[in-house]
Amino acid sequence: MNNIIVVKCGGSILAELTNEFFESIKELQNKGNKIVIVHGGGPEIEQMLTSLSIKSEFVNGLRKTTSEVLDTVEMILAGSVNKKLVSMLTSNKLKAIGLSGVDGELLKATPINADTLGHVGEVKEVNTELIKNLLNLDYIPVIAPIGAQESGQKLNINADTAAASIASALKAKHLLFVTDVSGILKNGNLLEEVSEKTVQELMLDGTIYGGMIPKVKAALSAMSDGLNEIMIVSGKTSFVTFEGSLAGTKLIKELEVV
Ligand SMILES: Nc1ncnc2c1ncn2[C@@H]1O[C@H](COP(=O)(O)OP(=O)(O)O)[C@@H](O)[C@H]1O
Ligand SMILES: CC(=O)N[C@@H](CCC(=O)OP(=O)(O)O)C(=O)O
Repeated sequence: MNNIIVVKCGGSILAELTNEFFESIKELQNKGNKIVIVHGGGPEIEQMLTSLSIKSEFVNGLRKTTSEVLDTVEMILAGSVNKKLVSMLTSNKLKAIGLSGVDGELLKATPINADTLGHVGEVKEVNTELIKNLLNLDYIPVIAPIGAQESGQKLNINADTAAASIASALKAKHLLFVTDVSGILKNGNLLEEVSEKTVQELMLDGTIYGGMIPKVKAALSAMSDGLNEIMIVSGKTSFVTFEGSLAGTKLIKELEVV
């Protein structure tokens, strides 16, 4: 299957996804592509932790996850956010089925560093067969980024890195990060193409900061796994243009110097 597009929907945009977003997904399907959605939910997790008076902190852009935090993360991602997104897709006439990485051993993971991060994982294996079977039934799998260790211990996985791992395992044609901005901005202007070297420079000089950092790092890691169509696009507007190309920031390999 070489027509898979993995779409990561950030927590920043989930409540604001527009008709244009769903129309763009339909347009990609009409062109013969199969869609897999991986979602985040950072802001909703934050809200619930606050209302439950559970403290959590970020270490290198990742949420330090105690057992108590993990229960809340799973409740929000696999329970609330996943079902809301499936319901939105369904009411937009898109066939969708919600799963977390725990279902069908979809995402086997290991802890990144149990001492500093607690139950935070990275994906070691993706059940691509299950995803492809769902795609063959014309479902959009909608995946919440919770993984499980061999022992059964669940792990919280950053949604950008989960999407990159899933796209790499599926050898996806495109990996799209749908967020609340039109792409990578510099002084308010959209950068239509950025190379790995430029991304590193933009992180160093502070142009790329906060939530954009895990996104570009995940994008670069997918690029080094061999994916070559990776974009950051907005969920507020149509990301498929009239000409059929995608609007946003495209990450490209270094231009070869001859
Ligand atoms: N150079 C940049 N261009 C655009 N957005 C940036 C940049 N650097 C940091 N950001 C921030 O990254 C945010 C997107 O990341 P985040 O909020 O984590 O989104 P998501 O929930 O979609 O993963 C933007 O809203 C913006 O505040
Ligand atoms: C380990 C880790 O940080 N996990 C994230 C998972 C959700 C996520 O990544 O959501 P966004 O895409 O909305 O940021 C968290 O707990 O917030």
